[in-house]
Amino acid sequence: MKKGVLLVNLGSPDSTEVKDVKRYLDQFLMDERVIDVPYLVRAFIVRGIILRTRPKKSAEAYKRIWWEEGSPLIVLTERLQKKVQQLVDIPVSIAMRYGNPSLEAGMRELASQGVTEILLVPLYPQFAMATTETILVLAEKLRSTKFPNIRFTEIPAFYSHPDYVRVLSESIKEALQEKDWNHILFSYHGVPERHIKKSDITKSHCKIDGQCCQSSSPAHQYCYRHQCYETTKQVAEYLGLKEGTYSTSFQSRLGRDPWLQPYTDQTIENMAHQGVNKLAVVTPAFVSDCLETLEEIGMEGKDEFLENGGSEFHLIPCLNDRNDWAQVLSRWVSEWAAEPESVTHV
Ligand SMILES: C=CC1=C(C)c2cc3[nH]c(cc4nc(cc5[nH]c(cc1n2)c(C)c5CCC(=O)O)C(CCC(=O)O)=C4C)c(C)c3C=C
Ligand SMILES: [Fe+2]
Repeated sequence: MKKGVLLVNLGSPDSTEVKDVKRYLDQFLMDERVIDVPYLVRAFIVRGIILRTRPKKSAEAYKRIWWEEGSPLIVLTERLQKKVQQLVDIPVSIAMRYGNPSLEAGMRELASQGVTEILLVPLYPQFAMATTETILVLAEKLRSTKFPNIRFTEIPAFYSHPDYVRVLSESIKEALQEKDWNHILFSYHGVPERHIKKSDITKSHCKIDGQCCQSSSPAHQYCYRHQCYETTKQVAEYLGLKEGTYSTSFQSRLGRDPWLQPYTDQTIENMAHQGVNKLAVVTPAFVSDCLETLEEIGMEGKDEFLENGGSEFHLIPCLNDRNDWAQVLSRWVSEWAAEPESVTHV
């Protein structure tokens, strides 16, 4: 049995052309774990409403952050893969849940090297139905239909793993070393509130009332909100941040339904009004910088903050291809590779 690793990220359009952005958004938003309504309703919302106007707007936003080599998210995932590959003895490939390289292409690349046991690493610290779960479901579907000889082990959400907390905390410390700041905002990608309730395995714990995420529950294994707050808490402890000098918010909402709150855009504006004049923002739901960090926070969020009276705004880079992050991933991989049986570890 030969082992290999598949690092899986969200994905990006093939280019900033409107047609490519439209194709990507269609694949993304037609996923039943992203817009979780019956197919015909989803097709009406996505193809009848969102895709009529959003691709043009999103393409403009992608143009503002695109690199010569391509999408930052994909380029950074490739760079991370190269570093991890140098540190481990088994093949490491990457794949994207939407767009290219596809999950199928990533699995095929490993299979062509004789790999029959794959460690799936969804590059999301916190579990969500719209991210980790959709990767696992598609990977299993591909396995059963196209790669019947392959076995999977999945790396669990690592939102509170001491190695992850350490590298994230060190990255924040480093980014703010020479900077003046008086508040750190931990901004996580949002999800609709109903996603949290759907993922509640106890069917009764999640009330999204400010209390449930703090009390202990088996529901937390799949609770994105709990896991986000836990990441903030552990990083704050590691860095010795004082109460009141940091907070948590949720960005990038889509549509009219309630999403996790407080919303990042409103929080940034309020902070500027309330006299937080030097704001640092870290985005721990993303391990690679992307549209949502570089454009939504680094450009739109920054403008909003400065226009409303803030004086300094610092966007803390994601872990990207930091050496310490590549080392942590390679250690998790090596520990798994040394196991005789496929065992879920981290
Ligand atoms: C933690 C990671 C993410 C969660 C959770 C998530 C949920 C989620 N996203 C949308 C809709 C959009 N997201 C878009 C971009 C985008 N989302 C993530 C990550 C998570 N999404 C990333 C990394 C990116 C950037 C990709 C890149 O190429 O850089 C977009 C597209 C951009 C845009 O038009 O604004 C949409 C749309 C929903 C509906 C959702 C949960 C239900
Ligand atoms: Fe998203």
